[in-house]
Amino acid sequence: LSPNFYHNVCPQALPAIKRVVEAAVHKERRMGASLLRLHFHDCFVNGCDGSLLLDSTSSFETEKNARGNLNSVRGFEVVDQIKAEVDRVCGRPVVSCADILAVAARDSVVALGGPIWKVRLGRRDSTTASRTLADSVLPSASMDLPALINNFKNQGLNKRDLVALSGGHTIGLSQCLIFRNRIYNATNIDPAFAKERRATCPRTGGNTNLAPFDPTPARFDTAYFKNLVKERGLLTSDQALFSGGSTDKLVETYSKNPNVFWVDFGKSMIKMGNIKPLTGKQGQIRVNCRKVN
Ligand code: HEM
Ligand SMILES: [Ca+2]
Repeated sequence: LSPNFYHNVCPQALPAIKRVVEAAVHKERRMGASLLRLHFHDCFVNGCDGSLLLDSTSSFETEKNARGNLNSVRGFEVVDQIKAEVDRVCGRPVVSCADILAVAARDSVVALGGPIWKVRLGRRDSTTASRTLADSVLPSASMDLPALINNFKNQGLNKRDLVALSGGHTIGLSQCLIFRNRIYNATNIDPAFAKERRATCPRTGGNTNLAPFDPTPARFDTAYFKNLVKERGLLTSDQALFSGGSTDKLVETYSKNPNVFWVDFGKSMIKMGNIKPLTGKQGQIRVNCRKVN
């Protein structure tokens, strides 16, 4: 992978992606969060190969139906828009859907005030997808610290990557059914925060009611980490990063030093973006991100 991969074949590609992302984020700030998450959920399932974007066929079931994705991941229409615009400016399909996700994730973070990094490019698109693999490798909100560390380790990512990348939760929202157990049963939670969240997430019903991960869900900042230090993490997996374990110190460091978080987040995004890419003659450049050519 290389940052200049499309310089000669289509120099207009990256500016085109940025334009569509900016328009989408301007229209709905949450879309920036949703696009960041798509790249993550693509990369963790057999590498960053656009597998997440494929719809079901007779030979495989879509990853969109996996436990961590169903009724949860969003933004596929924006990816289609980006793809159409990029193919229009390039004159033909030369940019992979996997690369579109990587660049859209970066541009989303930048659009919400976060750090910028040089995205490595040249990923190609898969010709298959796996709902069952997605079920088994995507981390879940109920994981404790050892489980999270192990989950990231299986992707070649270390503890520092885990904490930095979890900082992605500085933007976006989660549904009541995901954080209900924590706000009613956890002991490592600020009681005032639990009470606040219970108001939008009753014991029964309201499953799809939304709450922000931190008080500034449309700004990429360090509020997520400041919140963890105050036991105001929304998910069990968020608070696990600051709950008396080996990552407490790093959470505190990020909470006080935006620049350290900025630099680490960019580095870890590049590392995550390098997971098992298809390159050279492997895979294909899809004409439609939802379908194999
Ligand atoms: C560490 C393990 C992680 C777990 C257990 C986890 C889990 C979740 C869950 C359960 C949601 C809310 C889903 C819903 O309510 O429908 C979510 C949302 C989100 N996640 Fe993660 N996540 C993790 C890591 C990451 C990483 C590494 C990133 C990106 C770098 C990320 C970015 C996001 C974003 C931006 C949202 C909000 C999406 C939106 O509002 O549309 N997450 N995550
Ligand atoms: Ca994938």
